[in-house]
Amino acid sequence: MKRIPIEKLLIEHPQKVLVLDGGQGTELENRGININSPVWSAAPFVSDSFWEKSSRERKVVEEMYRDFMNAGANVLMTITYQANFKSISKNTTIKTLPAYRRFLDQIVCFSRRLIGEERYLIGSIGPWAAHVSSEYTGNYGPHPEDIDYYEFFRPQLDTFNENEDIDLIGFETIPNFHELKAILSWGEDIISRPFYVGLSVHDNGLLRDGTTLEEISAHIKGLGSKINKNFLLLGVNCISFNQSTLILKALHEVLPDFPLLVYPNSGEIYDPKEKTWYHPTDKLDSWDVTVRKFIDSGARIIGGCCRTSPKDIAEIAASVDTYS
Ligand SMILES: C[S+](C)CC[C@H](N)C(=O)O
Ligand SMILES: N[C@@H](CCS)C(=O)O
Ligand SMILES: [Zn+2]
Repeated sequence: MKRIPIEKLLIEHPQKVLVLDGGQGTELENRGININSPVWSAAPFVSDSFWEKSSRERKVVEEMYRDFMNAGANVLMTITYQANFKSISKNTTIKTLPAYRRFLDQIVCFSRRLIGEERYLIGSIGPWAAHVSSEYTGNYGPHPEDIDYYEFFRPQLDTFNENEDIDLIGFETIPNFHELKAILSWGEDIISRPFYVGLSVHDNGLLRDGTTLEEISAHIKGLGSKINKNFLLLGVNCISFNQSTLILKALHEVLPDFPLLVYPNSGEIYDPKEKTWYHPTDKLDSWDVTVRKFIDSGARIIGGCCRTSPKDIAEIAASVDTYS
């Protein structure tokens, strides 16, 4: 059965909770794909050989999506987190805007064909931070207010705006308040498809740049009816698993009526120089307990981020079935 528009589902089925796939980049890495590249998880797609039917890398990506779907994911993401025009044009042979747009459309078309018409497809857009690896510090240099975020996002955003295979645009892992304010200042002429923002939040409950969730909520409330009607969900992603229930609860407390999404990472720490993860920690709670708390805190989409796998998604899906 073909999916109903996500904006409709959120309103007309208030009990429905969707299950998102896991961290695609790190899961590809687990499966032997080299993503140690300035375009990170987009690396396999930039080589022409990926698009040949016999490509080993292509088979790995297809198998990964199948495993996430078999685990119970009904929302999947394009693997385009670090495929912004700046990173792609600087580091690959794709140099022009038309070639870039064809490249992204090819990834979207490939992903949609794999997931079918009944599941939702998110067009993943990583933050400005992605190309300088400051997702977990929010350090945007001395003048984050002067960065031209629109110029940075526009090529990727426009391509997703115009591609009907995309159900929801995801601005992921946003660590800086200036960047968040820029995104939320854009009207329907700039973001013309449903979208969400996933915040990158520190274990102490502050946005990575030190902004409090209260400040974020005050900003959103202050926008009032001027806010883009396509802004459907706010949430947190790539935050540590063990802190995620408290962080989501805090977000729900300051924005009790806003639909939320949450997809924590494993809790490991990312070393951007080595591009490796370290410091694994034990889970203090099971996914089952965690998912129940997420739902109590207003979560409508739940999944995993970096270093989570189809096994995590299967546990999330089973708990979502039980509690929603
Ligand atoms: C979400 S992080 C693990 C993505 C990779 C990072 N932007 C880097 O380039 O190292
Ligand atoms: N959707 C991206 C998020 C990285 S933080 C991925 O899972 O690879
Ligand atoms: Zn992540």
